[in-house]
Amino acid sequence: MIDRPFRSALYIPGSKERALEKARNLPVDAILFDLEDAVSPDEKVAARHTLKEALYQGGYGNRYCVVRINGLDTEWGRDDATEVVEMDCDAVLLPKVNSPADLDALAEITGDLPIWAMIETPLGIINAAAIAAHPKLEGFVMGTNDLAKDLNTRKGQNREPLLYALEAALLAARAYGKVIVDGVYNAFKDEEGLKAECEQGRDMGFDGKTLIHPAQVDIANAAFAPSEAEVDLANRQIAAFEKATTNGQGVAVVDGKIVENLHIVTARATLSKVAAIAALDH
Ligand SMILES: CC(C)(COP(=O)(O)OP(=O)(O)OC[C@H]1O[C@@H](n2cnc3c(N)ncnc32)[C@H](O)[C@@H]1OP(=O)(O)O)[C@@H](O)C(=O)NCCC(=O)NCCSC(=O)C[C@H](O)C(=O)O
Ligand SMILES: [Mg+2]
Repeated sequence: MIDRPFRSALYIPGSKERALEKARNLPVDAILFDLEDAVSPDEKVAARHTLKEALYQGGYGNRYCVVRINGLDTEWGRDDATEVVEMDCDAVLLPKVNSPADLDALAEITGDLPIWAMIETPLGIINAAAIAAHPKLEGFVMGTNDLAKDLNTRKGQNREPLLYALEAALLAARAYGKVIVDGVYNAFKDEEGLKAECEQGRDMGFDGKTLIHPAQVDIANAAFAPSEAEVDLANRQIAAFEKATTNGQGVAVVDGKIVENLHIVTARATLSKVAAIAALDH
C-alpha cells in the first residue's frame, strides 16, 4: 500500500482557476483535480487545458495529485486519458468503475500511471474485490452521491442505508492493501455534521475523507490524525511490551488491557502516521 497520509482529499473543479491557485496553499494531503461532474459539458475541453497548465506551473508541493477524468464511455474520456499521461500528476481517477475490465481499458491508454477507482455504482460494490486486486489500482474513492442515487436510498441516520456498500468496499481495499477514502459531505457549511461523519468514517477504517470546500480541510485532517491520547497509549504499550519481552514474557498489560504483538503493530503504525503527517510539512 502506498505509505503516506490521505486524511484530506479535496476536489477542485479543473475549470476554476481561482480554486486551482488557492489549493497551492491549502493543508490538504491530496487533491482530486476534477474534469468530471464538477465541470459542465461546455467547459470540459477548456478545463482539460486549464488543468494541464496549472499542473505544469506546479506549486502543489508534496500534496498527492490525482486527476479525475470523464468515463471512457463519454465523448471526453479517451482524450482526457490521453492528455493525463502528459500532466504532472501522481495518478488518474476513473469514475463509475464497474469491473476490472474498466481499469484494463484505461491502462491501455495511461500505461504505468497508477489508477484510482471511484466506487459509486452497484456493480462497483459487487465487484469491489476484483477491482481492488487489479495490479494498477492504487486506491478507492467512495462516490456516495452517485451510490445513493443508484441505490435509491434516502439519507438516513448515520448513513445506515449505505453502510453495507461502504463496508464491502473497505473489505476489498484492505484485502488487497489499497488506500480507501470516504465520500463527500455535501453540506459544506455544517462543521458539526462533517466532524461526525469524518469520525464515523475513521472508526470504520477509512484512510481519509474526500472534501469539496477548503473549510472542510482542518476538520478532516484532525479526525484522521492520531489523537494525543492515542499517541500516548501507543508509546506506553510499546514500552510495556518491550519490558515484558525483556523479562521473557509475551504479553504486557496497559490500562488493565492485554497488549500482544499485534497491538504493537498498531501502536507502531500510529507513531509512523504521526511522523508521516509531520513530514508533509503543509
Ligand atoms: C461548493 C462550491 C461550489 C462553493 O463555492 P463558492 O461559493 O465559490 O465557495 P466560497 O465562496 O466559500 O469559496 C471560498 C474560497 O475558497 C475557494 N474554493 C472554493 N471551493 C474550492 C475547492 N474545492 N478547492 C479550492 N478552493 C476552493 C474559492 O475559490 C474562494 O477562494 P477566494 O476567492 O480566495 O476566497 C465550491 O466549493 C466547489 O465548486 N467545490 C467543489 C465541487 C466539486 O468538485 N464537486 C465534484 C466533486 S464531488 C463528487 O463528484 C462526489 C462523487 O463523485 C459522488 O458521486 O459522491
Ligand atoms: Mg460521482
